[in-house]
Amino acid sequence: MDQAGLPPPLFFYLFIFLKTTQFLPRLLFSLIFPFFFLHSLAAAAIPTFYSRRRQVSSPSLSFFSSFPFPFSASHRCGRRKGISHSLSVSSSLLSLAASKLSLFFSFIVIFSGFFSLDFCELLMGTQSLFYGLCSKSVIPSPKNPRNSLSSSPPSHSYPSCFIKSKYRVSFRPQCSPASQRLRSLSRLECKNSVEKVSNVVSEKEDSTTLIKRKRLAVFVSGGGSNFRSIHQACVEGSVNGDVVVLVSNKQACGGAQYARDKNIPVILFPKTKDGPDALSPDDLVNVLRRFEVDFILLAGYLKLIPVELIRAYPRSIFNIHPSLLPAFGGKGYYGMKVHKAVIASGARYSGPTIHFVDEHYDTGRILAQRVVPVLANDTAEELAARVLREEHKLYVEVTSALCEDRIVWREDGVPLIRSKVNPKEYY
Ligand SMILES: Nc1nc2c(c(=O)[nH]1)N[C@@H](CN(C=O)c1ccc(C(=O)N[C@@H](CCC(=O)O)C(=O)O)cc1)CN2
Ligand SMILES: NCC(=O)N[C@@H]1O[C@H](COP(=O)([O-])[O-])[C@@H](O)[C@H]1O
Repeated sequence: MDQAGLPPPLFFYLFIFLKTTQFLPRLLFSLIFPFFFLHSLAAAAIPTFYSRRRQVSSPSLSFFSSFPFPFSASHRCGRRKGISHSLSVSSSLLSLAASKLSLFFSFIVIFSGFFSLDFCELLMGTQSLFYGLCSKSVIPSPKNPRNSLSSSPPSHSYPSCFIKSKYRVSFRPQCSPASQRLRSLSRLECKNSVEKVSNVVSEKEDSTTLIKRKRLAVFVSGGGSNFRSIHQACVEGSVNGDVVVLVSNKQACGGAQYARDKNIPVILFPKTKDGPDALSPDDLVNVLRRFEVDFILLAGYLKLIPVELIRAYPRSIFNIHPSLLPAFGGKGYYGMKVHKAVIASGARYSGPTIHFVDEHYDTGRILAQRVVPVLANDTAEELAARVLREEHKLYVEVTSALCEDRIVWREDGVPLIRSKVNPKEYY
């Protein structure tokens, strides 16, 4: 005990420790602590009183300044006035701060004792209040680990942007604006708060339903069996798209007739002398824009696509050709002409090619191919039928990938399809 007959502040802080660690029964603590509370009140008030009246240290001030400030002992020497005076002034200021602090703690403890609040909860509450006033972000509460900052959105739920493979691949998404927006939104959300990201993450986990359903225009000139296969796949749901308009250069062809039966609008293109009401290239672009077409699929269309349309729909026009391009393609190679040329060449294999359309016949980037055998005694019609069966399957598979944003570009400009079954695989 010091001359003021009071326990040193260490005892006081030990009490605080015991209280906050809950080793002391709340009731006992509430009985003993008012004593400390009054003492701290006195310790805080007396120095102010004395310092105004006599500029001397009061008993409680010496109590606070006797510990833990050893250098305040110098005030007893009385010989080195100058140094000891400044030291005792600084130690009395410090002890004054200590007494205010103990007053604050004792108030907190009393308050928590009477309102049976946990001291830690009180501090936590103060902390949350403090944080809440200072920032918008959600404070992860230990009681609700779901919001813990460690959770991060799963990367696999998005079209992978860069594919690690022996090729260096970059991703230039055919993503619909919606899924791109979603991706950028999620990056934005990560900066603001965990909770919002978790909401977006749950939406992204089901991202296939969130990918915008694509709107398709199909171009035909003949029977339209590839068009029918694609339309049926859209109706059955295996393709995330709809055929919203059919374009043909032959008003009465099989494909145009099927479209009318399915209430799909039919547009004539290009203008010809016996088809004056057909559209011009610019009119065709405007009409397809009005239908909000995303992709154009040529399926047995026998006219050259104008450059106006190619520029209006970059990397969005596809064609199916009945040979393994670049073999047996270009001007003059269409329909049975192709299969006759293949058989005449002695080629052992043939098959359909799906490629991007550029300004010339059959020179665009190859996207997909399937191989079928050419049998020794095949007729052109037998080979055509074998190839056509593969065409129907391949065009539906490629259109499905297209409508699910699964077309990516290798850095050397070769387009690839990301597997639906294993997103880490490309073909
Ligand atoms: N800009 C493009 N337009 C078209 C392409 C293309 O790759 N780029 N592909 C064709 C489809 N096709 C092969 O897949 C093709 C069709 C027609 C011809 C052709 O020689 N046509 C004749 C005329 C035929 C007729 O009018 O009956 C010709 O132009 O002399 C070659 C290849 C669709 N358009
Ligand atoms: N060069 C273009 C060309 O020859 N296209 C071919 O026309 C046929 C149309 O059949 P479909 O009308 O029954 O789909 C398909 O075999 C297609 O590959």
